[in-house]
Amino acid sequence: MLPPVPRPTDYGVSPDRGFLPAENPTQCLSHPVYDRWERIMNNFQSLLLSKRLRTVIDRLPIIPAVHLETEAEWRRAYSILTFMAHGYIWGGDKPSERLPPSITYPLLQVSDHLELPPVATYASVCLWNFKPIFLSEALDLDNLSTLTTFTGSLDEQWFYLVSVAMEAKGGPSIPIMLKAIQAARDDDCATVTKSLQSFAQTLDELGTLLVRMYENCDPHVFYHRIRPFLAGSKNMKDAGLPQGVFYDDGSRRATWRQYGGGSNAQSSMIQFFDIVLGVEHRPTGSKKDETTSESELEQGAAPRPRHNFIHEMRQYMPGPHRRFLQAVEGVANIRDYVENNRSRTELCIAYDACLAMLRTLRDKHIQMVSRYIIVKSRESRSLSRTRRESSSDHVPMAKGIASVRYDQPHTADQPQRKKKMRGTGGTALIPFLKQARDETGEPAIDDWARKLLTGGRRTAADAEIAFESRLTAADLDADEPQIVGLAGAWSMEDAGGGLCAY
Ligand code: HEM
Ligand SMILES: N[C@@H](CC(=O)c1ccccc1NC=O)C(=O)O
Repeated sequence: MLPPVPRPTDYGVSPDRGFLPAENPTQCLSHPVYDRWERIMNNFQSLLLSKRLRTVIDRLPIIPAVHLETEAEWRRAYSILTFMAHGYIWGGDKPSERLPPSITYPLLQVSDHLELPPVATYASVCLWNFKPIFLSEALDLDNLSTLTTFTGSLDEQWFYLVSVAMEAKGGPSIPIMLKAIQAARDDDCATVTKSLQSFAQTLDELGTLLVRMYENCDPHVFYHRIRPFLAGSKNMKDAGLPQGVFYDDGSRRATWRQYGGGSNAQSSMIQFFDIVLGVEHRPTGSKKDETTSESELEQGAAPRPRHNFIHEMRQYMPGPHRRFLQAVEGVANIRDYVENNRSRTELCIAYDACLAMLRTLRDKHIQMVSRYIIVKSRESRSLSRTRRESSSDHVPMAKGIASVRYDQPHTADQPQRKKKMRGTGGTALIPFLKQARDETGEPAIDDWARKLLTGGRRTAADAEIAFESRLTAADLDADEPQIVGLAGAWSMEDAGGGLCAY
């Protein structure tokens, strides 16, 4: 007996809006005890800018979650508490290593309820943080606004809203592809083909939406003003959180914790696309068909479980969404169906078109990461080098959040540790993203298409990154570049030694 094809509504997934809530996020918690939180949120950016947020939160009493009435309220509580937590941690001259009970206590309660980690996630800043401008109109990018931002900037709003609009646009492809799974079971080739054609079209439109990021989110504002607030507490030693954050809930169970920061890798939609098409992602650095390395086998070592970042990100998705992906994984059959029907040309072309569109989406994304992170990080590094060279004294840390340099191994007032270069700028991110991109093309049916889609071809993104990350003589002498993603939970060992930094 085959397991039933999952019903999205059983997992809090909307047939129209996908992983966005079926009802718009609530904009205010109804019970008067939460007025204090809401007042902080009403003044959030000015409290942060004037560096008063910590004092206000330190004076805040513990307000437990018992008065939250609806699921929408639990979601709002989670969203605002994670904004407050990150504002508290990153909104001072130095990051705070302790989160006080007024935040920790209710945050642990709501995180437990929603089966999410107590940290800012894609759910808290994107999925549950939007409102339509006109209620009667669709959730298009031009009809969306955010509920909360750290900076009050259009750039930050836009950064979140592009993702929201993408979720809304991609939502309807969920029931379409679930129907295709049923159709494949019934050997209804026409329906599978039609569904794949519609899905390819949607993936193409998602690519168009993704590049609208450039319209209103400036890379400088993103890198220096927005991104620092989204950082987590894992691998954050160099930013001033060597042990992570102490979640002080006022009890004896208070502990140090480490979590990855917010990332779109936490989007269930993109993972759904991979699953339904049969795209598989391996741990960064491992090749196709590779199980255990030869040298390991020679030494008789037991296979070492390797870190798979994309899978790990499921722990940062709301519980029901995580379970939905698991259920879809149990029934995904499209790849097998197409492989078993290679003579049906239209079906194969439609399937390969989906892979090509998803690959193109990832290619556009890599180009974006280059412009928003790699280039900006290089600029900062060469600036701090110039400053060091022009001064024999220590360079004081600049005041404010922009100086939180969590992608750099040294602060200006620390002594220089020279380490061997591990790769060009961006080695941590780019091999990971390129591998995910190339894996997207691997299932292609047509031999020629597979060659084209699995990395044999140099794309615009490849050329841009090669150009941006070329080494200069100064780089060889400089700090080791450690450009990592916010959610980046890599270590050299996890990465298989050498491919990935950090
Ligand atoms: C300025 C905009 C963006 C930047 C700088 C950026 C940066 C990154 C980085 C650094 C990663 C590596 C994982 C990590 O976070 O540690 C990542 C992963 C990812 N990002 Fe983005 N991202 C941006 C926007 C988006 C948007 C709008 C999407 C929507 C589709 C997206 C989708 C993904 C996905 C799916 C991954 C996981 C890797 C994969 O599946 O290929 N990103 N992003
Ligand atoms: N991974 C990105 C952050 C990122 O993409 C992100 C973080 C929180 C919420 C949404 C995100 N992506 C949005 O469009 C970074 O490392 O800067």
